[in-house]
Amino acid sequence: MSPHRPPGEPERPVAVPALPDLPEATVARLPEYLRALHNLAENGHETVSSEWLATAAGVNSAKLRKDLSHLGSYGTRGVGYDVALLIDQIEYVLGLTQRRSVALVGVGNLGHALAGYDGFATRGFRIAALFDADPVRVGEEINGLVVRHVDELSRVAIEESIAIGVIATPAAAAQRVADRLVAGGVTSILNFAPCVLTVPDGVDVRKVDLAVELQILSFHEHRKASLTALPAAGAATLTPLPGDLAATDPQEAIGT
Ligand SMILES: NC(=O)c1ccc[n+]([C@@H]2O[C@H](COP(=O)([O-])OP(=O)(O)OC[C@H]3O[C@@H](n4cnc5c(N)ncnc54)[C@H](O)[C@@H]3O)[C@@H](O)[C@H]2O)c1
Repeated sequence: MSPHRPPGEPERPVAVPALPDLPEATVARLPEYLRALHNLAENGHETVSSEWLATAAGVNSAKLRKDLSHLGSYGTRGVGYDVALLIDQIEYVLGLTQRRSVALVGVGNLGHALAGYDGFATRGFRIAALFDADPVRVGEEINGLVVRHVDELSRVAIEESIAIGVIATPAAAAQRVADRLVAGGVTSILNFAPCVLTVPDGVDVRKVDLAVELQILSFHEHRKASLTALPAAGAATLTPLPGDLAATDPQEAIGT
């Protein structure tokens, strides 16, 4: 999927011998490295130091070097990493060398925004089908795709070889939608609905909930305010937490 390989140039051999079993936190950082590397390539850079790449990706350089060592990529002393090669390696490990078809279910406020977003295509994902249960929405055209009735979901998922299902329905409908996706052979689901889904073994679910992110930031705000209010003597005077909640190590609590 790399747009930086000159047209006609054969794909360079990828230096990853077999798919490594990576720590989940490393997997979560690889897309950040990839984004930074694409920016570098677009600006004509052929090599990058671990320090520069780490800063661009927002991590520390020791962590970056450890992450990339899992891919068998160590860079060259005094030169750094080969940008194009590293893009190839990360795209290979993330499975981005093939374009994956996505079905989006629920085209309300959020679904509309997702369906209209062009950024997925440039990162290797094609929204192949849209579904909704509302007869008013069914038949509507968004970005060249006609919204189909959710009753067609399992059949179309098989026909279109849908790899990933995105759920943007109300929570009450999400489990039923997940069941339909699974019946259609979909084994990866991105769930925006605020609920927990039950799926068979072998089906991966990732949940996106901006309210949870805000609640976590709220905790940090609350925590910082409580620490600022402390006299220099420190933790002994912390306001007792409700119930039996023990005060945690402040460094651990603020994730530093
Ligand atoms: N994760 C987040 O950060 C985040 C942010 C915003 C909204 N949400 C959640 O995303 C979901 C959608 O939010 P919204 O504001 O777009 O809601 P919305 O009401 O505007 O849209 C929901 C859509 O789902 C459709 N729908 C309902 N039942 C269905 C079913 N069984 N099959 C297919 N389609 C069905 C509705 O017809 C509607 O078009 C909600 O669960 C909401 O809580 C999550």
